[in-house]
Amino acid sequence: MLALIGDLTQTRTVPTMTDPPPDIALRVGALGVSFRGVRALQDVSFSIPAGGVSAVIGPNGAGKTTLLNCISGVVRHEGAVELEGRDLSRLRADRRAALGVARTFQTPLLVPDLTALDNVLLGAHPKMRGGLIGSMLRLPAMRSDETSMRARAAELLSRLGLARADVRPVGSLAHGDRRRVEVARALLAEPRLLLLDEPAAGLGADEASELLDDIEEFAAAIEMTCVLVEHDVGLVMRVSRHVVVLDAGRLLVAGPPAEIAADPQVVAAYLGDDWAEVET
Ligand SMILES: Nc1ncnc2c1ncn2[C@@H]1O[C@H](COP(=O)(O)OP(=O)(O)OP(=O)(O)O)[C@@H](O)[C@H]1O
Repeated sequence: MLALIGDLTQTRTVPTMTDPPPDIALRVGALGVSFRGVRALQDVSFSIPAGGVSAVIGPNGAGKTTLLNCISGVVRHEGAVELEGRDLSRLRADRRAALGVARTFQTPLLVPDLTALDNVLLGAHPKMRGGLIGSMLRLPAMRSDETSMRARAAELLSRLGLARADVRPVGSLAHGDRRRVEVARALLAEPRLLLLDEPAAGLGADEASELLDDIEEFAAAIEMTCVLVEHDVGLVMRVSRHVVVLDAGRLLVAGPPAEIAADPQVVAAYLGDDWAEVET
């Protein structure tokens, strides 16, 4: 096991083989990324408790999306990423996906000409026995996997409030529905860790709230941990177990929502005095 810096109490921990299994899903330690000399993340360490929804917040350009990119392996990074005790730091994005990391993007990345169901099925291959190639070759074992995946994809669509048999191309659906399709696709492989980049962006307040409630329910049902980046702080504080605050590429503070909302540094850097007046 890795010795990582930073846990829920912000203290240095060095786990040993005799430690009981921790109630921690994700640890990142000393994470760093530079883009052509610009330091997007610097020495970021924190832990996320297992199960339910946690969130990453911070001002524009704080490094939130870059953090999700590091955890999912989309960008190369310094430092450590550990999922449920397994070191992912040197693994590529596809290996991390196979080990249970799924994510959505700020702008939904869907195939516009395919139906919602077919887009969701694109999320199946980390879970299928023969992988994407086996699926394309339609090997017998893959056909039965595919039938059950198709049924599950349809069920996820209806659970998220979409018509399972909608034959329209996904590109013609409303923005909120496209977001739901992307979430359903990420959920199909039953990830251990689901990373959502601004899942409620562009949705009305009720729609956003409903979507996050659905995600919370799924997280509980399949014992998955969800980490979302979200600008709607009211929503974040309502659904999150744990909140990580970034500012200018560094960790400002991490902790339970009530602590974060009352933290003077967070109020000064991000929430503003109006928030403090409204919430306290
Ligand atoms: N591919 C890239 N190439 C160069 N610079 C990048 C790249 N990706 C991110 N950055 C820079 O890294 C910093 C962090 O960006 P990031 O998108 O992670 O912030 P963010 O907190 O998600 O912002 P927002 O809330 O506006 O989405 C910014 O200065 C950004 O310009």
